[in-house]
Amino acid sequence: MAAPIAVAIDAPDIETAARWASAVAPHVSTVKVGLELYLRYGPEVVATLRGGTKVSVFLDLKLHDIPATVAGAARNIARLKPSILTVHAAGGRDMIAAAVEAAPDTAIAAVTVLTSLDDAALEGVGMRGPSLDAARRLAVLAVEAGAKALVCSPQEAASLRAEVGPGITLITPGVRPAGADKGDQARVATPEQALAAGADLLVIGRPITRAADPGAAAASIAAALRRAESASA
Ligand SMILES: O=C(O)c1cc(=O)[nH]c(=O)n1[C@@H]1O[C@H](COP(=O)(O)O)[C@@H](O)[C@H]1O
Repeated sequence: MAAPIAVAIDAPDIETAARWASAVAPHVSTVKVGLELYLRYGPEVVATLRGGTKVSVFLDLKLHDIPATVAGAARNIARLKPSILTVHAAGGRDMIAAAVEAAPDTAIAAVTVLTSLDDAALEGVGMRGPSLDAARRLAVLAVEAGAKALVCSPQEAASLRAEVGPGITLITPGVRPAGADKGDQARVATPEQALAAGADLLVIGRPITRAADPGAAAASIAAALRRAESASA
């Protein structure tokens, strides 16, 4: 079975994106298209990555605007039938509810606190921390507004699970295999730790896509997750 990993296909062009997607597709459940590719290619990139593979396409556009604008955007995006669409939880209750209503067949995932922010950075943008408390507040608000999925750091997944219960999909970026470069991520954990914390879908980009062999890197993390799962069963 494909591992519960969404590979972040943050590629500079559609040819590279297609190459990465076909290399990882046998090993993972999902590929994630973000702003870098979508702003250049639009719907074409979704069709290209979906073509010929069984992976789900997750559109990470992190919508954040007034409710009417987000509703219009989500309605247009719903036509592409992504499995997941991200919005910023900080856009507020009415904005999240508008996205949920406009895209009923897509899981609206509310991004709580970006994994690139540490507590000092959070304070810098005027958000009351620490990050775990902020993530918890935003998670509760998003679920009350109808979001069926949340994006959070794997460091916060267990707490958020306790807060929102089993029915909500927890998606965790900020995943780094032991010894991998953190890059611009601040609140990270290993794939095994993310799984043990209750994450349903692990977002992993550069540790896979920037490896010499992205297919082998995806296969190796998928195998590590299977081992961790059977050890805990
Ligand atoms: O919504 C996201 O996917 C997201 C939220 C967040 O808090 N942090 C975060 O890194 N992401 C995305 O997850 C991916 C992480 O990529 P890597 O850091 O290369 O593994 C990127 O595509 C980010 O846009």
